[in-house]
Amino acid sequence: MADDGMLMNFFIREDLVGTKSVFKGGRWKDRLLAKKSLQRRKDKKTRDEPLTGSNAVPAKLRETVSNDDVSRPTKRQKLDGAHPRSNSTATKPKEVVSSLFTYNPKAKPSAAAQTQTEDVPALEPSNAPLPASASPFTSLGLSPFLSTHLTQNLSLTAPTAIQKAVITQLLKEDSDAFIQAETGSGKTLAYILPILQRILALSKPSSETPVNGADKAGKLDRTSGLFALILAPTRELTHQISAVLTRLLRPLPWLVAGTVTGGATKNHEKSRIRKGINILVATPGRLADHLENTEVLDVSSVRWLVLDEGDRLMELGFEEEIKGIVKKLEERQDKRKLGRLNVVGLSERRTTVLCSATMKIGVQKLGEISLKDAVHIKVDTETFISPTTNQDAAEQKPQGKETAFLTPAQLKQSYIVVPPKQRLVTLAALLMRTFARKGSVMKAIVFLSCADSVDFHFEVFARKAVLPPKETTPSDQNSKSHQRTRKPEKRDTSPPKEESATEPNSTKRKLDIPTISPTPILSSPSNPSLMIHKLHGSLEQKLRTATLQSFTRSTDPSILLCTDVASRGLDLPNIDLVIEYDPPFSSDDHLHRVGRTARAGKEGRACCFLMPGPEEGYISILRSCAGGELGWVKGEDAENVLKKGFVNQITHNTTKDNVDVLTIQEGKWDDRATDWQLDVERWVIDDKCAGELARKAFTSHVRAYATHVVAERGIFDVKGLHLGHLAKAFALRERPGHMGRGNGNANTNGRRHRGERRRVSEGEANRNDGKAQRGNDDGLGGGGDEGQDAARKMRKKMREQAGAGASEFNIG
Ligand SMILES: Nc1ncnc2c1ncn2[C@@H]1O[C@H](COP(=O)(O)OP(=O)(O)OP(=O)(O)O)[C@@H](O)[C@H]1O
Repeated sequence: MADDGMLMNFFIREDLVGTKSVFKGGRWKDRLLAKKSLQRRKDKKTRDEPLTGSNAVPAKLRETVSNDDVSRPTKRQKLDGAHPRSNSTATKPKEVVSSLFTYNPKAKPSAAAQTQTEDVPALEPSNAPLPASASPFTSLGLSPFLSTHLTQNLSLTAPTAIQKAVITQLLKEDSDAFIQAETGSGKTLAYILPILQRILALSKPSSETPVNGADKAGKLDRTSGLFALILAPTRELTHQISAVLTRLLRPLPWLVAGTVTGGATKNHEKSRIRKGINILVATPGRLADHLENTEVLDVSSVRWLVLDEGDRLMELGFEEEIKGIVKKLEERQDKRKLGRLNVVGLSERRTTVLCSATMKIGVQKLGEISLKDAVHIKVDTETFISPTTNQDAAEQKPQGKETAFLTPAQLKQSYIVVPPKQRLVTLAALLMRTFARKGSVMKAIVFLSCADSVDFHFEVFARKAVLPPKETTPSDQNSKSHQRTRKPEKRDTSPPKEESATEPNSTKRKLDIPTISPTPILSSPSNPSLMIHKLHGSLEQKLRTATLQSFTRSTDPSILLCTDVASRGLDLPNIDLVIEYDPPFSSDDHLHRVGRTARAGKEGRACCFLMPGPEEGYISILRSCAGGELGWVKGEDAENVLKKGFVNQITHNTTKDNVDVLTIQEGKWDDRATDWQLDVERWVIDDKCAGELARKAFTSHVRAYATHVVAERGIFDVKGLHLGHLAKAFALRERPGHMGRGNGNANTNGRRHRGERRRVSEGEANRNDGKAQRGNDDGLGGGGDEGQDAARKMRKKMREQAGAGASEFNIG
């Protein structure tokens, strides 16, 4: 770690003045400086004996420090608890606080050169619906009933390119499918619609036809059997898929969809299964559990199995569960073949659909486990040609070249190179600037590396700042109200009641939930009701659900601070901006994070924070994820962001009569940024809980930093972190002691830590370590020679697909 020679938190205890002192530890320069300082104070004590004391020394200490080392830029002295510009006669120990604006590493000129300010228009959307006239839903083979429902009730005018391709294929043949498409392109409807249409085509045998109304004659009901299973990696995603199903099934009340997920009450799930479910959405761990222990769960009529977010399912170590599920489906379906089916039109073969953004080894393995005769369906976005001319793009594509999964073409991405000390103020400035005007931005997501960091930043932004006035007067200096930071408000920590769909989205209700708060510190007079939410995997499931619901339904401008638990698959409406405050752990994570905006043809912006040095190497990865030269990736000037963010410092206070008062203070932007930072630092010092939160966040963040994928560890090298500077981003004046940086062991420690983070975040039990069992055909579907042969061919094809980039594979 580089050392910039800064004297951080260095102070000399009053009781040492006049005694013989031995200085140990640190650098020789610092020891010498401390010795000299002590000597001068001894001399002064002798000279001004009557004046000496705690009141006299602090006023001179700043001079002493700055005169001692003339080459060092002037630092602002922190007189513990008081504003640095005040002449307060504090009696507490004195310390020199590292300035936000000195000794900062600079961004490379190459990164600065890429900073462009002109607002170049973004490209044509790559995930938008196709023109309605050219491709109505009916042209895909969907029934007039479903097409009308989509257009009239769900306001969907036409399918997206991937929907067109998938629906046509799945309605045409019973073959398995591997769907690969960019974020926000409508994959959920792409696989649900054909399944639904097929289920609607089924009927009861005439002898079983109910006589309760001619319109229902022959139609299935919830007791007719479970026909489709959809597996998703997270509980949030299962609930989201279930919500899509509920909307689709509204005019079809005789069909029922349900969910089983970790964290929910098993008995409750069992009783719903007993009543009958036709389409079940599940997390793999909980489904495997039910298959083992819930006798009423009959999967003999399951004819569609969907594995959504396949890459994530494998990353989370669900391989064993999925193998077990596939095996049980095979066994129970085979047994049932011998018996009598109570449904007419049910195919003998099960169709499996695998959705994944990437074609990684894990996905290949998942394909080997689950797919038999698969068609690879994807839409070419390589050349960023709008869907109307996608045909041209396909024709222009060089033969044999694999298309990478890219960010949506219309997404405007930026990066900002910020020195570690300025990270927190720059984030605050960016959010203040973003939400300065009401209506300009509705919702933003900020991604952080770990749950502890989310908790800390949530408290930072949820508190009310008590900043010192611009010009301190003697009365101000004596006024405690300017020197004491208010403690974070106590929130009710009791678990929230589940919100019903019809419940009004009142602010009062939001405040009952400890993960939601107003953020006065980021609000502005023109946008006073800004709300902040937090989400991570260590929260109770009820809280996660309630938070997400509140953020989704909020009509107030809102910010969501979260870990990667919210990066995959979640479809949160009106997200205008995604901020990757902590860079993603892999480029795949980046694609998914920024994919929360710019969905279904809508506009969106994303901004990635990087630190000067090796991290600037990530700019080229951002560019390649955006499609190289054609992508919209710009650099933002960090100083500009600070200037704009701190152009008007807002103070938010509550009077005795409980009236909120916003005051605009004028002054220099760098002073305001410094005041803002010092205010947070004072809070962290004064409030024990806040201090603990900050230290935990810092330590967890550094550990998480060591878990970037191997390929990117040269860019995100934990050994190169300047921990002293980084501490300031957590409002700490020095790095917490006794923390391993994990060098040498960092990667393994870090890996384990990340694994833990993931397990907790998904809350699923019985996860295996994901050991590969290549060449073992167990659970590959079918068993026997035929099954093994199909699996072998599947493997071969998928490897070819990953390597050479054929656009389609079929195994006969
Ligand atoms: N044909 C359509 N026309 C307009 N909007 C659509 C259409 N199909 C889906 N959408 C909307 O697009 C959004 C994204 O859909 P969905 O969540 O299925 O995308 P996805 O491809 O699964 O994204 P991700 O890869 O991030 O999981 C949803 O809000 C959905 O309602």
